[in-house]
Amino acid sequence: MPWIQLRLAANEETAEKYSDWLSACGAQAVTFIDAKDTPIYEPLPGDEVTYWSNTVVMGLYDASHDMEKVIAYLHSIHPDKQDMQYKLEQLEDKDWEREWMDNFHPMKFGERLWICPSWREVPEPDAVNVMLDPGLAFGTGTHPTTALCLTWLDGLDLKGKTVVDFGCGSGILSLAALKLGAERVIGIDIDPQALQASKANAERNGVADRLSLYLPADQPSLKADVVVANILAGPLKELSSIITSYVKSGGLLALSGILEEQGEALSQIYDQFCLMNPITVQEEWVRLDGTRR
Ligand SMILES: C[S@@+](CC[C@H](N)C(=O)[O-])C[C@H]1O[C@@H](n2cnc3c(N)ncnc32)[C@H](O)[C@@H]1O
Repeated sequence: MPWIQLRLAANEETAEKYSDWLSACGAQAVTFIDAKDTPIYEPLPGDEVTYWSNTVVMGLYDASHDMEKVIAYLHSIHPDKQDMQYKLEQLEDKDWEREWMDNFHPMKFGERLWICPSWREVPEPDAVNVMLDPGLAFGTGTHPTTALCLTWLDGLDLKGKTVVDFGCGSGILSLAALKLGAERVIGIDIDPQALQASKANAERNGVADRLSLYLPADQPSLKADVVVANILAGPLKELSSIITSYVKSGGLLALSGILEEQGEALSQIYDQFCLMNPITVQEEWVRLDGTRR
């Protein structure tokens, strides 16, 4: 399959932030190069990385990805709006996925939950293990936005609960909820590839009979005990009344995909619908959560 690579000029201060932006816009992999073209592959969580003063952050997208939307979003948040230096290039197929797979290891979230690449050994067989192959969808657990939601889900008692996963991507949050005891999960995504990946992962984990998947146009009306939405701040703002309409009175809501500087304003919007808790921060990202009024 051909790929599109987006190269974005950065420096040691901005490299990590831009990498987060490219991941949040659906990059399958993000790498960094210096002027001498020496790559650093996406670091594992906790790894220290030193960036060069002239860094290029490169996001790899599949050829069908809507790059106009990505560029428009980057323009809207880039500090040098008029002078954002980027380049798009078409790449021939290479073993990109192999490189990415080598960097994906089992990760623990909260007290009980492990996300394990489906091709690796499970470190704790008695823990709550989600076996995952994200395929072309977003959601491995390596990104702070996903990690914030996984930790939140791990802290809930989900036994017998109905959960909505808005923007389900690889299905990672849906599967975590089901493995943590939820009775039923409804996953919604605008990207058909995400629904395919979620279905395949649900089958891999033996929970496909408890996961229903929908495109937004087909989404059912229902009231859930728990709703989690890891999409970007823009859609979370636009969709606030739709997303909160899924949460039953007294039910719980978590929102992610939000940069730290966007957290307070978005929390105020959701405060109309929910009693919001203090904001939780991880790296430059935040999670908002609360209880439906
Ligand atoms: C950041 S990923 C999150 C994936 C996964 N839930 C996770 O936590 O890693 C956001 C997902 O939301 C989907 N998405 C974006 N806008 C959406 C919308 N308006 N309605 C439903 N899904 C949306 C994207 O296609 C993408 O799969």
